Amino acid sequence: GFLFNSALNAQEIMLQPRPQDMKVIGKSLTLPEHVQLIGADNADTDAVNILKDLFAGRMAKKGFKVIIGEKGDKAVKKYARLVPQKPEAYYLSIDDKKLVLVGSDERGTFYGMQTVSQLLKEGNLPQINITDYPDVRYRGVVEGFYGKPWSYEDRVSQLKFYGTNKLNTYIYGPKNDPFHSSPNWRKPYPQEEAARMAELVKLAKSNKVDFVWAIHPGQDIRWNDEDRELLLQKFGQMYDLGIRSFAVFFDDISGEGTDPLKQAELLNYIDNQFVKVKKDVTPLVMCPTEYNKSWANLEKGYLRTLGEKLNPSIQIMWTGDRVVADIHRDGMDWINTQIKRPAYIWWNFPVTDYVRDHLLMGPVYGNDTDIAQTMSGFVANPMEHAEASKVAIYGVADYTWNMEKYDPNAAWQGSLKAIMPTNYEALRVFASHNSDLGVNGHKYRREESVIIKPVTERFLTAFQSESAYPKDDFTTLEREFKSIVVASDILLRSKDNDLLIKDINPWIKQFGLLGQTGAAVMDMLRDLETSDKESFKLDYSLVKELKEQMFELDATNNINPWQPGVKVGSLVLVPFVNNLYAQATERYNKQFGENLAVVYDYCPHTLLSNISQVKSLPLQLKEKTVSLSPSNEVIKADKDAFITIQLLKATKLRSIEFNAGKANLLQWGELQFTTDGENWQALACEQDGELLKATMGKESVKAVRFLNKSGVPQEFYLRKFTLGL
Ligand SMILES: CNC(=O)C[C@@H]1[C@H](O)[C@H](O)[C@@H](CO)N1CCCc1ccc(F)cc1
Repeated sequence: GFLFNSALNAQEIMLQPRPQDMKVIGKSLTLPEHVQLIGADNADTDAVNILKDLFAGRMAKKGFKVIIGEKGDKAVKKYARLVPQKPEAYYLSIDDKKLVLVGSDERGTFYGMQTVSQLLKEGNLPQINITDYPDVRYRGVVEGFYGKPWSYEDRVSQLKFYGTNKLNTYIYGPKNDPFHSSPNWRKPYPQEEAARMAELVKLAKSNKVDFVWAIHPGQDIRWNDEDRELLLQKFGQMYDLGIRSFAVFFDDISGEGTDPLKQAELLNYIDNQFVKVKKDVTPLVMCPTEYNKSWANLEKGYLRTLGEKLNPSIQIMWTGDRVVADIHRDGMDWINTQIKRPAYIWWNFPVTDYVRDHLLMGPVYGNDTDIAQTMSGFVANPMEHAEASKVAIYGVADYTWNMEKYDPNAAWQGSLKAIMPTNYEALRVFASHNSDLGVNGHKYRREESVIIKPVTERFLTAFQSESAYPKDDFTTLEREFKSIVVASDILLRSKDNDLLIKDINPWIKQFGLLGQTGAAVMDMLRDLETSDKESFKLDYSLVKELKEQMFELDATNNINPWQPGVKVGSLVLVPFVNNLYAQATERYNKQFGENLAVVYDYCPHTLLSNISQVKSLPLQLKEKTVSLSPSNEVIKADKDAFITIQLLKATKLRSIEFNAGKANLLQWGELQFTTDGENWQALACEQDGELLKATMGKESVKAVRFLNKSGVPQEFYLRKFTLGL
């Protein structure tokens, strides 16, 4: 696990990405008064612009020499042999006489200037020699998720972020853009959108980012000349907007479009008739239909066909062993053999279009660090929350530039500072507890609340076993909850990054409520210690109220048909607070002979019953069901005894199930429902064994009850009482 919260101060944070080779060669220099630029008129313009900003007001005819240029430029001839013979490499040397920066190409010089910007701290420059280059050729982001595409201003901020962090690739492929996917991939963008795209392409260029425009034709493409020409026309239109990098995605499609031979023919045609003809277009990228190992059908030979037929320069994307998976050496060896080229990784992290109620702001970890040579590219598929995705994107930038030296925690800390320079500590508290996905179909999980997790487990075990819990654990927990409240308040008012705070506002509010809830539960424990009944009841009510507020916030924000709502701290803190709340209430009831309802998860629905053994049982609210937690004691039900589940509001139900452990149940009892809370009607049921299943009507149901209508006492077990919402 990582020391997420270990406080690293500014000095310890090394350069990020970490250079391949760096040697400090003397004491730091204060920024020289006068700087003499040499080679600036031939050097890369974007790099020179950064240089002029950094040394603004210090330009002079004579002074500290700044020698800048690319290999082959006269001004840097003397140093050219020191630059690695690799794309995007640079040599940087700073001593008390001069600063020398030589790029193996324009990007190298530009990246060298990004490093100079990082080295310049409080007006000081270190005396240093750096030789540097990226491990992975294509590095960056694929905006390839389902859901609301990023906004124009999101993308502007992203492209600048990529320039600063030496990422050189942005693939535009939002699944829900109708002009990217079927059926309008054949149509040009409307004028306004086209103009926006052209501006982004310009901004990408000045940040040394390839803006790769992807097309997703597979769902309805016909393998004929017309569609082929329409696709080339669309690429031509995008070329006229300034696009010089292209991709064709065949993922998540069915039908004719999945034919690998047809796909390969089309891609080779595009490659030969468009990419190779235009001369200034980068190698074509494609995403296969079988884009992960778990979907590979070797008999059909889909991947082998692509590997054999596709022009060697065409890049083939790959998500790993599964749709959502970390990337390992053996998996790379396997796919590269299949496709006869190094795979171009599409990493499905931190994308959350299958866990939309969660934010993934923890460190980037889990990918092997000895596989740089096995891949041609590595791009991350992000969340629809662009700014929040920068945490992971920053990690990917470090990982792909210098893989062997990648440090997940250092990158994570660096990302928080980059995103919120002033309030990064508050962001760190928030991010450390918002990193896991929760239960999900891809079974992909992340660590969360790493530092406090062992404390919560140790504390709860101690509390349950009636032994005195360690005092310092109590303090640690209390402080953590308080720091969560403080962090939430600071973030809500922070001016560091308006886009971020606006976008994740509901999660920040929910986080603050969680902190308050946890603090109030700790107060309940203190009230038990001091036998302060009155305070306990107050704190108990406060927790109940806060849980209702959290439920309400979850129920009214981020509504969507897939995973609605706003979840925070779902792996460790929420379960801990719920369990401790229930345990403390039980302890209180025993200690004072009271019977406060023992509540685990807050549930807005109500249990009503005139059976004393039943009335204080908790209702469990899960994703789509409300159920009475089973009790295995024998229930004694007098005549007219009832158990009712009353919903917050009348709802159409998917199912109603009731099991009382008795096969002859319907001889004395009846399942009924009401739409208005007053008039009850019997439910038609079918019984298999002891389980009663009601056949559902069309009405919206306000409540369902089980009633002993035999007129005499009955005994039964409460095995199951569940409503499907
Ligand atoms: C490389 N391409 C992809 O990863 C395609 C898609 C989108 O990019 C999405 O963002 C990502 C993760 O949710 N993939 C999910 C795939 C879902 C899916 C799951 C089961 C299916 F049967 C079909 C699709």
